[in-house]
Amino acid sequence: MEKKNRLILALDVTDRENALRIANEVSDYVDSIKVGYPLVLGEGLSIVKELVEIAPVIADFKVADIPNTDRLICEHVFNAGAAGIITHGFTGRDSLDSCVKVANEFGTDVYVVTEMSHPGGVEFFRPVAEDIASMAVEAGASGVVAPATRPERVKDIRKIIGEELSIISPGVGAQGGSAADVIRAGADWVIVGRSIYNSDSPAEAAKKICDEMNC
Ligand SMILES: O=C1C[C@H](C(=O)O)N([C@@H]2O[C@H](COP(=O)(O)O)[C@@H](O)[C@H]2O)C(=O)N1
Repeated sequence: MEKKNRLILALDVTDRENALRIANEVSDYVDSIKVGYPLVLGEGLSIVKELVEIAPVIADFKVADIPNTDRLICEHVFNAGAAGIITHGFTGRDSLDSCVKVANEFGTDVYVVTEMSHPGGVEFFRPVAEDIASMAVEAGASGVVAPATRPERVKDIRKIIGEELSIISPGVGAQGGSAADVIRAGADWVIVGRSIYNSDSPAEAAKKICDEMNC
């Protein structure tokens, strides 16, 4: 993913019309659009093809199954035109390898969740986040997901992965995280949803976040 604005829009609206309107409004300010179950369960994977015309798409399906099932999911997602996919890491190395193998065939990216940004993200992820980050490096993933709500954890994860992998960081705005703080802590991109798509002016909201990061 080309690093220009360092902003990824989390497009968690549930209808195609709203999704395309917002994506077009913010297209000058985002490097990528992240779509997940809220939009795709409602509109189907075809929405990915439409959004790819506006910006590269990351499919956030938190893939977390056995290797064969993960392979099938990744093949669907990359055939639909996504440039990246978000997977969990707690399912182990063989499942992650399965995702990375498909991504390498398509020339696309795999981002691995290390520790989630919401309060419950520390209950079970905290003790294993560093091990998952190390596994992401060993497996040849493109990057990891680390919490903007805990910039100190982004620093910890950056120490593990070095400069080899990217860090994409959700939790800015609605969850209380600061875009400037987490970029300073070592994240490459911030992932922002509600603060942008719930705004009266998504473009102004996206620009404001970019300005905070001195894009
Ligand atoms: O730890 C994680 C993993 C996950 C992700 O990015 O993989 N996300 C996603 O990032 C976005 C934040 O949205 P908003 O809070 O700006 O509206 C949503 O799409 C979440 O599903 C997190 O929020 N935290």
